[in-house]
Amino acid sequence: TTQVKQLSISLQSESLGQGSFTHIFRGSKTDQRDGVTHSTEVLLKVLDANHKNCWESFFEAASLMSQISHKHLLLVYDIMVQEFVKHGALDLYLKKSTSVSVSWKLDVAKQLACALNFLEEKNIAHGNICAKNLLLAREGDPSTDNSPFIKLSDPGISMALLDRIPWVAPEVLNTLEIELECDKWSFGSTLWEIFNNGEAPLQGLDPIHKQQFYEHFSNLPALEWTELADLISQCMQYQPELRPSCRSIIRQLNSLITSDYEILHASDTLPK
Ligand SMILES: Nc1cnc(-c2cc(N)nc3[nH]ccc23)cn1
Repeated sequence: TTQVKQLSISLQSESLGQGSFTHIFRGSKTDQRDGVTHSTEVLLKVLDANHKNCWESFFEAASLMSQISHKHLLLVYDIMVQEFVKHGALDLYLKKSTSVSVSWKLDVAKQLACALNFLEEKNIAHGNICAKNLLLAREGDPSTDNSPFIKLSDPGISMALLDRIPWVAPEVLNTLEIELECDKWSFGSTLWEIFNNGEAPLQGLDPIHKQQFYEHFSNLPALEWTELADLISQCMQYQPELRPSCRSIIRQLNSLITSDYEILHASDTLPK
C-alpha cells in the first residue's frame, strides 16, 4: 500500500505578465529520508485552463529539463498531481469492509464497465484494470440507498508483467502490446476480485506458477453465482476476439442487477 505523504503547497499565484500560460505557486516538498525530514522549496507551474492547447510545449519544456542535469541548469521534478479520491483503492476498502452488499458490488462493476465502454469508444486501452486502480469517491450508504461512486485511476507505471498475472491478458506476455480486448480480460479478473472481497486472484502463487496458469490455459475458481461466473469466464477467454463487447458486458450486468439472485442472496441488511 502506498503511503500518502504530505506535500504542502501554498497558493501564492504570481502573474507572469500579460501573456501568462501558467499559474505559479510556491510550495515546499517534504521528504522523509532515513527518518530525517527534508524540506525543499519548490515552485509549481500549473498550466492555465484556457491554455490547454499548448500542453505539448508545456510538457516538452519540462521533459527536456528533466532529462539532463547540470549544476547551472534548473532541476525539474517529475510529478503527477491527481484529484484526491477520499476512500482510496477498492481492494483495500473491500478487504477492510465486512458487509458490502451484492447490489453495491454490481453497481461498482457497472460503473467500471461504463468507464471501459467510454475508453472503447475512444479506442483507448487502459492496460491496468484492477481493483487497486479503482478509487472509491463515495462509499454509498445502504440505509439511505446512497450508491457508491468509483473513479478508474491512471494505468500507473505497470509492474513486472508476471506480477500482474492474472490481470494482464495472456496475449500481452507474447505481444507486449495492449489492445482493447486486454481490458476485457482484466475486467473479468477485477470482477472476480470485487466478488471475493478484494482478495487478489492467484495470490500466493509465485511468478513461475503464475506463468504456468497461462500456459495451461487455466481459469480462476468459479464463483457460486453461475451467471456471474459465466460473465467472468466470457471476459477471461484466452482468444481475445471471443471476449464480449462492453455493451454486452453492461447488458449482462443489468440482467444480474435485476435477477432474483440479487434479492434472494442480498447480503445487505434490507431496511426494516
Ligand atoms: N488519486 C488518488 C489516489 N489515491 C488516493 C488515496 C486515498 C486514500 N484514502 N488513501 C490512500 N492511500 C494511498 C493513496 C490513497 C486518493 N486519490
